[in-house]
Order: sequence, then structure tokens, then C-alpha cells
Amino acid sequence: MLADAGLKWVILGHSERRSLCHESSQVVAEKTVYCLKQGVKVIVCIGETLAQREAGDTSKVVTEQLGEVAKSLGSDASQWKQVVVAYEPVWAIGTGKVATADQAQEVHQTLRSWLSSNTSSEIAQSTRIIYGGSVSAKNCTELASLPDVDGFLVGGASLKPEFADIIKSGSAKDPSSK
Ligand SMILES: O=C[C@H](O)COP(=O)(O)O
Repeated sequence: MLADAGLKWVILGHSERRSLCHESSQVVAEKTVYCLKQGVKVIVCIGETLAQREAGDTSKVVTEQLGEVAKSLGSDASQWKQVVVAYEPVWAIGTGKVATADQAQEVHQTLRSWLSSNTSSEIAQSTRIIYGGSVSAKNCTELASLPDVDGFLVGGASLKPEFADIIKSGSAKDPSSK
């Protein structure tokens, strides 16, 4: 239905779907495969809760979430080209508590390394890993400059004039920095 309506992208695995609708990572992976078959590209959201971060489980949680998608897509670079990974710490979504640059870079780098080890170095380098969670005009420039942050998934700020500044921050990145 979405493909028939001309939609090019969907967001899957948002934290609200995972928590309110009990959508598992396996279901997210199944939906990802289905969307790609229909020619619809996918933004897959992953991210830890505050309790998981405080327990030191962030890397485990996000790589397990990504791992379910990787089980389905394998090392097929043509499939991964249709997928964007969105790291969205649950505690940062809509809260005004953005991840620090160090926190964001650490997780993004972990995800890229994990992709390299579990798919291929080509897929790891070419897959866009974007950040979401209280991105604003105030924090976008620093976050956009991080080597493994390839863009943003913006919620609240996308409805405000500052969204223009967030879009512009994407051009601040040195493409050779990754
Ligand atoms: O759904 C939107 C994203 O989860 C981020 O939302 P936010 O930028 O308002 O925190």
C-alpha cells in the first residue's frame, strides 16, 4: 500500500513501536526485508533505554538490534544500500537530553565496526548511520562533525525554523574524515 502510494522511505523500529507495540527486533528485520522487496527504502531505528545505558549494556543492545537486520540482509551490499541505520538513544528522544558528542561517536563507531566484522568493510563504510534524539540548532554542528555521524533523524526541531540550520550543518562535514 505504501509503495503504491509512491512512498520511497519508511522508518522501522522506532522506540515507540518497540515499547508501545512490543515490536521485536526480529519483527523489525522481517518488515525491513518486506519493504525492500517492495522497493521501499528503510530507516532502521535502534537505541538503548536509560536503564540499559546505566547498566553498561549500550553496545550489546544496539548491536543485537542491528544484528537481527544483518541476519536477514547478510552481506548483500545492494540491500544495505537501501538501508539507513538511525541510532536513537531512547532517553534522548523528545526529552531535550541529547547524547554528548563522545557518547554519540562511541556508539556510531561501535556500530560501524560491528558492521565491518559481521557484514563487510564496504558495507560498514557505505552504510549511513544517523543520529536521532533532541537534535537542535544548538547541538547539530558538533554532532554533524563527528566522523561516524552521517546525518540526523529529527523530530521536534523539524517543525521549527531552526530545522534549516540543522539541514545546513550537514555540509560542515569533511567527507574525508571517516
Ligand atoms: O521521532 C523522532 C525522533 O525519534 C527524534 O525526536 P526528537 O528530535 O524530538 O527527539
